Amino acid sequence: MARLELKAVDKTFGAVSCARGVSLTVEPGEIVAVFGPSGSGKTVLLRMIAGMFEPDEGDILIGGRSIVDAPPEQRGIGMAFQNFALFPHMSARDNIASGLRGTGAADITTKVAAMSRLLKIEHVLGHKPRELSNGQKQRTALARALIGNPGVLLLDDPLRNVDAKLRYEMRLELPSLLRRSSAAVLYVTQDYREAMAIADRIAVLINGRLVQVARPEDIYARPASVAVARLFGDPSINLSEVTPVPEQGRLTAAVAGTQIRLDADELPSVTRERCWLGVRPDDVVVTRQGGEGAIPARIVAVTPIHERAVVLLRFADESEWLAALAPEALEAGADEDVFVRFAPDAALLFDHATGERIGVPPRRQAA
Ligand SMILES: Nc1ncnc2c1ncn2[C@@H]1O[C@H](COP(=O)(O)OP(=O)(O)OP(=O)(O)O)[C@@H](O)[C@H]1O
Repeated sequence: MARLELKAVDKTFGAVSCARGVSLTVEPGEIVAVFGPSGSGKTVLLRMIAGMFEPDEGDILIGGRSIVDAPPEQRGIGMAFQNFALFPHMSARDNIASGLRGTGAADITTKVAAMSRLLKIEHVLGHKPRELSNGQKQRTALARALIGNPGVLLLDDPLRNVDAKLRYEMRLELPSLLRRSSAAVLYVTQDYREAMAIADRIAVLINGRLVQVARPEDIYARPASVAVARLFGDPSINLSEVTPVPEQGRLTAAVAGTQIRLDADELPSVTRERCWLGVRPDDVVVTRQGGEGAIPARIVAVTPIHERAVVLLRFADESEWLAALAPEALEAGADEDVFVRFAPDAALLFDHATGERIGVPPRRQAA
């Protein structure tokens, strides 16, 4: 049982700053996903913890002890990477056993058998990596990482090279498997759905900086900034420029020419300042019913995506939004005139200059 702590870690390669003051704690038994765009520094962060790169500044501690001067093999870390990195000349059995050090032969056999049963690869233990499917390779690499019972487990996009069906299954299986190990797990992924399915908390890394660390549902409901909001959600969040004004104690704003109530009633500082209004496609209602708070729009196109109807809507000012609806909830088709609504507490407001989120809509406040 070991806590992993990163304290103000900096790393640059030439002109590229890959880690800027990164501080993060992962408790034993906790899974923290590191998620961010390509090139944001996720792999470099893992490699610093593993001992492949040294931080320029800051400290990395495992179980309260600094490990930056310790050789990689003495850090008590298990690793599995997207390219599996198995020894090609060794069987799956020997690859898994290579994760154990200083253990007697009988003990090795027992442990490899138990681990391969857990990961459902008992039947391929005698196979060389080239005889394994990508899913079996990935499970072998995971077994090798887990078998030494490491205090810290680093997983770098371990599901990237496996097919969609197995990826889906592993997303369901991995959390309980990883928790059983009691390791502090840092799990890098480029897929926000995977991060949300697997992690207890998500650390969002953009340009080497951790911009938000929170539980998956909190990040989705209360993204720290426009940049974070855009990373979570498919289709991506709708954004419109607005200038909120107070009206009878409530905040309202014109969205594509229609005055809409934004139920954010304690935001005096944002009134009469330009903001970004963000509404997720899942929160957009498309209806034939006009009236107060209904924005006239035309349906440009309807596409089925992931069992939902994704609707491209064009407002009178030519700006466009997307709505993602259950197909049976769609009352109209392409080229029809409709109205768009959203619940006031579905509105997220972001500072126009900094992109940071302003205020907390009441219903979505943290419990
Ligand atoms: N050994 C190195 N020498 C110089 N630059 C490097 C080195 N390793 C990584 N970089 C640079 O550091 C930045 C961060 O790379 P990193 O691989 O950590 O990104 P990432 O977030 O893991 O991306 P991806 O999701 O695509 O794997 C990139 O600009 C990369 O080119």
